[in-house]
Amino acid sequence: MSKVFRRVSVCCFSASDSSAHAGMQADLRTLSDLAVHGCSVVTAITAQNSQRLLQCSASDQASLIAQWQSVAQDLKPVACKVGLLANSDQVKTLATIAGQYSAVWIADPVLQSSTGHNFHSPDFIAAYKQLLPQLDLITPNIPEAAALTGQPINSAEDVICAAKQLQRQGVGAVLIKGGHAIGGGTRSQDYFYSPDKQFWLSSPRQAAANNRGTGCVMASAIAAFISLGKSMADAVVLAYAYVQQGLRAGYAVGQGAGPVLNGGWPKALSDYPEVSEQADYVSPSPFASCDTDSLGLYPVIDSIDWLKKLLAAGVSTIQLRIKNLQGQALSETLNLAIQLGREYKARLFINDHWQLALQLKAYGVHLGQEDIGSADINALRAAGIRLGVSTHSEYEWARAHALRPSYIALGAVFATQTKPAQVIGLDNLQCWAPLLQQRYPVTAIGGINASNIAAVLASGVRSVAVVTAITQAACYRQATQQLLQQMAQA
Ligand SMILES: Cc1ncc(COP(=O)(O)OP(=O)(O)O)c(N)n1
Ligand SMILES: Cc1nc(C(=O)O)sc1CCOP(=O)(O)O
Ligand SMILES: [Mg+2]
Repeated sequence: MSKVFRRVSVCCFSASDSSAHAGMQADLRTLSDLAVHGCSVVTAITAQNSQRLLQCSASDQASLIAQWQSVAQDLKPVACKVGLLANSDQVKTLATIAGQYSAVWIADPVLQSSTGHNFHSPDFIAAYKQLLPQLDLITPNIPEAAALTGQPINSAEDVICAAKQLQRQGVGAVLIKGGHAIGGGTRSQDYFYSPDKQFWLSSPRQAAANNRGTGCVMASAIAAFISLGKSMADAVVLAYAYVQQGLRAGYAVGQGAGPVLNGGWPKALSDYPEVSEQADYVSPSPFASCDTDSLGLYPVIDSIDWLKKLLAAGVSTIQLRIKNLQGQALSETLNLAIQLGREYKARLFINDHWQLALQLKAYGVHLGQEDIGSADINALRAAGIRLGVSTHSEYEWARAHALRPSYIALGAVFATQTKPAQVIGLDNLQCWAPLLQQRYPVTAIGGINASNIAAVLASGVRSVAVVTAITQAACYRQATQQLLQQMAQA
């Protein structure tokens, strides 16, 4: 029997662009490129090319509704992407449809085409406010955010205010694109705002000649990544990289600017954004290096006793993860550990306790996502201490990447009994490890032991962090030697 392949579908409400640089054609191309089935509700037929928009004929309401009903009943899209709506009646119809159909609704509010046509009128903006409460995400550029909020946007603070204002009007999350327009900066900067996460996405600005359709491609790519199971923040990070990759390889086809390329799942780390809570983020100098791309077997242990045993067994990268000591007992333990690490010339990372690590001049610290928000990262960097960061998603490793750490940890690869942890699986490890290893040593962690380490190493990671595979083994020495051997043979 032949295998049945299924794809999820995303419905695009957008206008046909006869040049196929933007609009429905760019939306469907993006979805297909990312292995998602795109279906369509054509809101208008535009006659345009790379230089000008000549005509825009709106679909009538009956056609809009019939197109939608035909795809909704059968294809059951999991996400809907709204692009150009041709008039305020269409906006009101969309508000009704979105209110009745449960999916992830993402709108890129096209108020002006890049060839100069203006769709923005007071009644259109008023109608758009009815659509806002039905949207999970809106992705305006700065002029569109200013038009929708009625407020000028001239600074990073204005961008944040506009995002908050749109969110107060009922949108789930807001992505304001094009922060480089503020003060003519050299970095491309977008701002993401949701009730639980707020961050800037930035990268060096590309002077791309062929940049048509970026808004359509960005919103469609977000819809695609969400329909493939990514969270909103991860989808935004991936879509940003997808557009940067597309801008780098955009091509000319007519007399004017050509479209961005649809180049598949983004694979170059340099296309991914640096994610930061700081509006004035600039790439910092890197943390001190671990002097190797391969951290090897990396036991994570919780006592001096274990530290002594494993250093003696030949382990050269190790982490002290102490959760149950405080005050003098903690500082004495860390001090002793740091001395032992020096004696054995080991790479000893201290988990969590960054102030003591700084004070005691540790080789390195390992921090989680919560810790990197509160630790004095600049002081650690300036002291020459190495930094490792835990990550479990695209958003988290893009946030770690912004700090230029000494290594990045990816986990939990498998379910673990050691602590509650998000499981990423081998698929994500296989995708992320080669990407992050373009710049950082990477270690995999979570549920790894002698029986599954081969599959982990097949992802290309050159380091594996373990707790119970050693600490709960019948014979820790044998378990350590076996893991060291398996790593050496990979
Ligand atoms: C190598 C390595 N990777 C991940 C972690 C987890 O660190 P963190 O997120 O800080 O959680 P706790 O270990 O503090 O529970 C780690 N320790 N080591
Ligand atoms: C400490 C830790 N951090 C993880 C993460 O995903 O960040 S998983 C984990 C526990 C690893 O223990 P074991 O090897 O026993 O599964
Ligand atoms: Mg920690």
